Amino acid sequence: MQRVGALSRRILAAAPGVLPSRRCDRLGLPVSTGSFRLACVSASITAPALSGLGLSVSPVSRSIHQYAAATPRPGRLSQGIQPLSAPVLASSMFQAQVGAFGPVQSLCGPSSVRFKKYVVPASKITQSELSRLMGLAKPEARTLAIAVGLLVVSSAVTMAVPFSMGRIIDIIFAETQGGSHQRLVEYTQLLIGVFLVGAAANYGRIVMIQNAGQSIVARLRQNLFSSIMRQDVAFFDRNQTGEVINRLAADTVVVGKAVTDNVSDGLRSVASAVVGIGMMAFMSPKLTLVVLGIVPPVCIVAVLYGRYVKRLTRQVQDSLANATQVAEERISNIRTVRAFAKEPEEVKRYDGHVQTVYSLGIQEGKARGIFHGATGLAGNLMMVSLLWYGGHMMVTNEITVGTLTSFLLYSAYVGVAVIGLSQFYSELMRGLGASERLWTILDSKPTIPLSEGHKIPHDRFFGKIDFQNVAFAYPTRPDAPVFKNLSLTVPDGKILAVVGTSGGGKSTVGALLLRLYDPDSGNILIDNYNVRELDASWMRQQIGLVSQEPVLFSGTVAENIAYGHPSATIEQIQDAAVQANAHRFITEFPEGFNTIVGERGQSLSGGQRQRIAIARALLKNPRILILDEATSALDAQSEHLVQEALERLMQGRSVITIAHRLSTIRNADTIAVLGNGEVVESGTYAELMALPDGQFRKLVERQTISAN
Ligand SMILES: Nc1ncnc2c1ncn2[C@@H]1O[C@H](COP(=O)(O)OP(=O)(O)OP(=O)(O)O)[C@@H](O)[C@H]1O
Repeated sequence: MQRVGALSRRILAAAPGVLPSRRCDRLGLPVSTGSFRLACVSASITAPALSGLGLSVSPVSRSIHQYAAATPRPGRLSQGIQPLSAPVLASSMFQAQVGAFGPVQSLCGPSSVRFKKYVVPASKITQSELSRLMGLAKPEARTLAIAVGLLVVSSAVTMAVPFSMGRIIDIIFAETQGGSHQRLVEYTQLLIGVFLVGAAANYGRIVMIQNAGQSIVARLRQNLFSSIMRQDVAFFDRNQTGEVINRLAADTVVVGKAVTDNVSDGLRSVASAVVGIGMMAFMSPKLTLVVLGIVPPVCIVAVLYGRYVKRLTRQVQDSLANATQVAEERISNIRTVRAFAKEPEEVKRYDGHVQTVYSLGIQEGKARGIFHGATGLAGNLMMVSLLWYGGHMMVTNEITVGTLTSFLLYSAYVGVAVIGLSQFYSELMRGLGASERLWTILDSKPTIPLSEGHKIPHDRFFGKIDFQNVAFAYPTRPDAPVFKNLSLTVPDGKILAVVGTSGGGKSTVGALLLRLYDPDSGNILIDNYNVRELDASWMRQQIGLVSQEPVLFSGTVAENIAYGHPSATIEQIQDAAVQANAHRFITEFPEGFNTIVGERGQSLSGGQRQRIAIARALLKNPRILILDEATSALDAQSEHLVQEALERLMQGRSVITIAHRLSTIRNADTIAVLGNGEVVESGTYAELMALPDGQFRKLVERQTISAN
């Protein structure tokens, strides 16, 4: 269904330059381009309708403060939100960006979203953005200062060339009139010496700039990856992996170049233009005026071209991110693609994204063609004008042939410098476009800090768990509460089994306990401490997780077992493997514990992966254990081995086990049945089975019937 409310139309129309023309035509809106952010509260517009327009919507948060913290430019946002009442905005804040220019995020909002006027233009460059971008070069100030010094030397040599050529021509001309040959020899030798100095300076400049650039890119990547690693899990729900990887791989390079190579080339161009025009004015003010008649229009074209390139870069980066996302997901899941025989469709899907990048490349090519064609023509017209007017001045003896030659060369140098300046501008815009994305991630402050708060001393830590009246909805689906009023207790050292229908929130219990998300209301306590008060990293170290599809990382079996305890000895690793019923199959591999498990452990069977995950959890020796349907995907033999290992693992720990196979939870101390966002029944297996109309009993009966 596509429904665009009248007010929404006005919002879109009110944001000047919002949509690409094709989409504007479909809505009957003014045609222009640009980008915007909006957060609206009244007229209704459906998410599919936005999607149809090429807009992507993601709920950023349910409070202004969270939203303002999440935005890369809080100042700009807070100016914009002042006219609206806080409670109204707090109820539905959304960041929307036009697909063509903003980051294309997956459409993950509720199907119908309430909107009212709220528009913040987002495409102007501010002083702070520029200084922040340039600030990246600060730690390299020394290297860059040396590079600038060398640049001055090499530019001085370059700019001496036209003048020297003019002088040599005049010396040759004088020699033809009977002058000395010796002067020509001396002058030429001097020039060769100067050129050698220039070449050495150029070499040094390039090496220094390259060093500084690489340092900046490396630092940026480290900071960015560290920031990505610290983000809330909700961040990864909102942002696609391919998009984030693209920021890390491509945007960092664009930004690094913008503040090093580009600044160096820009300075060189400025120096050439200023010195060139100065020399021309010194040699002939009249001829200089001819040149100055051409340069300003070229500069205007260059600025327009630069702006266009900035917009195009953002589009290209977005499309590339989409293509990367598709490729990454398909390549890493090639087995599923193959099993469904979907290769041709996937190739077509990827082609679609590549086609968009291609079309943008073609657009850029056209713009570049026009730009270079126009500037080339301007340059040639300037030469012809100089020859015509300069020739006239030579005939009237106002200037010598050497001066005219120098002049022509200087004007060519100035032309090249002006084009260089335009490239500097467009590269700067490119860098600003890419840096915007990086700031978005770098400024995004996680709401759940990794390591702040209390650590319960080891001798007073027992692992009792309490969920008290917990209400929770995933941040990307704020209108679909998973829990409305969930209360659970796991006394220390006891086993709680959580059961319920599919999608009832069983795994979410584990996610909340691990504090991957915070509840919207209610409390989760460990040993009577609210988890919000505890150091999250410390707390997670006390919790072991064995999930339905255990994730292994590429590396050896031993490295994977030791993931939660990197300092473990090989004996400890082997012992954990023995207890996890994994030792036998591991030692049967020719490489034993040094066997490479392949990407995500794909060279192992499901049961083997499970047992390595159990060994990993055993080695971590956590006080609390979450078993998320750990045996559901296994055959009888594997299940037996895994179940045996799990029982060993559970001993003496507080356990929340989430089981599909209800027969596997007979030994649980308590079973909690989830339904409608709360616990609808709880008791032992026998107690629950004794309830004649009980939910649990029905679940067990249904499972028994389907098993038969
Ligand atoms: N990251 C997420 N973002 C948004 N919604 C989510 C997310 N993870 C789960 N959900 C939704 O939350 C609800 C509860 O999911 P959960 O995985 O906890 O259910 P479950 O009881 O474990 O289901 P199953 O037995 O099928 O594994 C489901 O409706 C699911 O679609």
